[in-house]
Amino acid sequence: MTVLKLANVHVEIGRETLLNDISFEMSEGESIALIGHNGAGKSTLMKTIIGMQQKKEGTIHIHNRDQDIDYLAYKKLFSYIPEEPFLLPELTVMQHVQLYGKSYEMEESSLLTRAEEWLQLFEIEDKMNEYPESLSKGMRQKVQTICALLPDVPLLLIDEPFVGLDVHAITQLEEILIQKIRSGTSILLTTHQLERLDRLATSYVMLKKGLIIEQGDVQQFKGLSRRMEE
Ligand SMILES: Nc1ncnc2c1ncn2[C@@H]1O[C@H](COP(=O)(O)OP(=O)(O)OP(=O)(O)O)[C@@H](O)[C@H]1O
Repeated sequence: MTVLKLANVHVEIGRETLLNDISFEMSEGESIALIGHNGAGKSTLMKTIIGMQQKKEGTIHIHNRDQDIDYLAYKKLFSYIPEEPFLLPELTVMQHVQLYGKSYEMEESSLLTRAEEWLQLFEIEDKMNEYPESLSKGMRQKVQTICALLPDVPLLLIDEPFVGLDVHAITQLEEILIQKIRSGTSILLTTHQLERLDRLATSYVMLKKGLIIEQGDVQQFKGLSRRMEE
């Protein structure tokens, strides 16, 4: 089943073309790594999929819901972890969890059980009643990550999943993501950490100056990069 489908997506800001004719599809349980140099357009593509960046042309569907026509239903089908944590200063960690749970219509008891388990796993269970200003950047990233992982959505979008996290949190997050993929979640992530590709991604899409210049399965990519190093 196709989970995400982008067709001829074109994004401009001012006179600059940031994404040019981007088309690809993702199926259930597939994990795609978006790779490319700084400024290639990876975050712009993420922001366009979540609807934060307007596109000039093209269509994006999640489970056949058109982003332009049925945004409310579309929005419930994905969750997003941004590169920089974005938390509301007036809400505590637990209130963020509850806000996320409500917005995805999660049942209260399963939400709390899961949140407590992951707050412990990420070693921030003692921060439940703290406000973002009293958390370190890495802790804020952990809260953002936990919130986005709470709902069982078909598509998870993650901009640089491991940046800012400690080694223990990286291992925990990797395990959670692998479990999610096994249970059928599709994951689109951006990364510069190519050494982590084969554990987490099945395929890759390489961007350069807003264009897809190469795509394929990760094993093929690993072979290519080894040959280039030789
Ligand atoms: N709000 C904006 N206004 C104008 N140009 C922008 C804006 N946001 C991004 N850009 C430009 O779009 C291009 C792609 O940026 P983007 O952040 O998508 O790259 P990236 O592949 O995620 O890079 P990185 O690996 O550094 O995170 C860059 O040339 C950047 O300067």
